[in-house]
Amino acid sequence: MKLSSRIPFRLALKQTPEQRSSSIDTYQRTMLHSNLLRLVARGGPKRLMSTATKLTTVEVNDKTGIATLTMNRPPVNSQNVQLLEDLQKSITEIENNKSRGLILTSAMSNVFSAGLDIHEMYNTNEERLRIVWTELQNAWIALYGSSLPTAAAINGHAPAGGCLLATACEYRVMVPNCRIGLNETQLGIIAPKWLMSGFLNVLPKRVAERALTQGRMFTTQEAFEVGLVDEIANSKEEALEKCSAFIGSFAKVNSLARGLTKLQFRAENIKEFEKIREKDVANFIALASRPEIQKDMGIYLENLKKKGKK
Ligand SMILES: CCCCCCCCC/C=C/C(=O)SCCNC(=O)CCNC(=O)[C@H](O)C(C)(C)COP(=O)(O)OP(=O)(O)OC[C@H]1O[C@@H](n2cnc3c(N)ncnc32)[C@H](O)[C@@H]1OP(=O)(O)O
Repeated sequence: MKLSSRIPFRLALKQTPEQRSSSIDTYQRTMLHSNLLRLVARGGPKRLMSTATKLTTVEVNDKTGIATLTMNRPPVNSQNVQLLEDLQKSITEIENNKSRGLILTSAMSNVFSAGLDIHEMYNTNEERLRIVWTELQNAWIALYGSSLPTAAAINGHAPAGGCLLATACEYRVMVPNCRIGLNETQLGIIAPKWLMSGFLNVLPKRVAERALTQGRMFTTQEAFEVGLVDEIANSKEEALEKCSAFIGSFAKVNSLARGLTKLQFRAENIKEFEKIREKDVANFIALASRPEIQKDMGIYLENLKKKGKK
C-alpha cells in the first residue's frame, strides 16, 4: 500500500458519511473499505513515515509503536544497490523515530527476497562489485547490530540474501509452502563467516554445517522443525501479528537493558566482521570476477529466465 492511497483514506475518515459519498466514487469506496478491513486486521491505524526511499516503505502502528519495514522491488525483491541502501535508510529512520520494534517484510505475494540481484554481479566491473558487496555488508550490520527488537514476517521464499536478512532479525514467522536457506554452495560460491552468523545463532552447529555445505533450502515446515523459523502463520497478516506479539513481549522490559543484552550476544560476531570487512570486499571482488564464476552466474540467470517462461 503506497503513501498516496493511505493519506486520503485517513482524511476521508474525518468526513461525514454524506461528505464521503459525495466526494469519492464507488471504486474508491470499495478500496477504502478493504483498506479499513486490513487496518483493523492489523490492529490499528498506521502512519507512513517520511522516508526518502524508493524501494522500501516504513509504516508505524500508532497503537503499538512498532514499525513495519516493507521491501518493494518487484518481481522478487532481489537486492540491488538501491534496495540495500534503502534498507539502511529505513532502519536508521526507525531507530531515530524511537519505534518500539521493527518488522521486516515484503510487498511481494510469494517472495520475501530472492537474495542478491545476480545482475548486479554479472558482467560488471570491479568498482560496481565493491559497491554491491559493501552495501550488502552495511545493510546486514544495520539490521543485525540494531538494538531494537527485530522480527521478520517471511511472507514468501527467502533464499540466500533473503535468508541473511531474516536471520539478522531476532524472530522469524513464515507462511507455509515456501523455502528458506543459504544456497550459496549450490551456486558454487562460499558464504563468508559473517554471512553465516545469523544462521549459526539460530541453528545447532551440526544442522547449520550440514545445511550450508549442502546449500539446503528448507521448506517452511522443515525450517520450523529445526528452529530456523520460530512460528508458522497462515497469512502475511497473521505473520505480522505474531511478529508484533513477539516485540510486544518486551513491553515491560527496560529497553536499554534489553538492547545492550542483545548486543552482548552479537558483539563477538560484529567484532569479527569489523576486523575482516575490507578484506571480505576484496575477496568478493576476486571471487565474483573469476571467469568460471561469471560463466556459472550467466547459466544460472538463463535457467531462472527459462524456468519463469515455463
Ligand atoms: C569472501 C567473499 C566470498 C564471496 C562469496 C559470495 C557470496 C555471495 C552471496 C550471494 C548471495 C545471494 O543472495 S545470490 C542470489 C541467490 N538467489 C537465488 O538463488 C534465488 C533465485 N531465485 C529463485 O529461486 C526464484 O526466483 C524465487 C525467489 C524462488 C521466486 O520464484 P518465482 O517463480 O516467483 O519467480 P521467478 O520466475 O523465478 O523470477 C522472476 C524474475 O526474477 C528474476 N530473478 C529471480 N531471482 C533473482 C536474483 N536473485 N537476481 C536477479 N534476478 C532474479 C528471474 O530471472 C525472473 O526474471 P524474468 O524471467 O526476466 O522475469
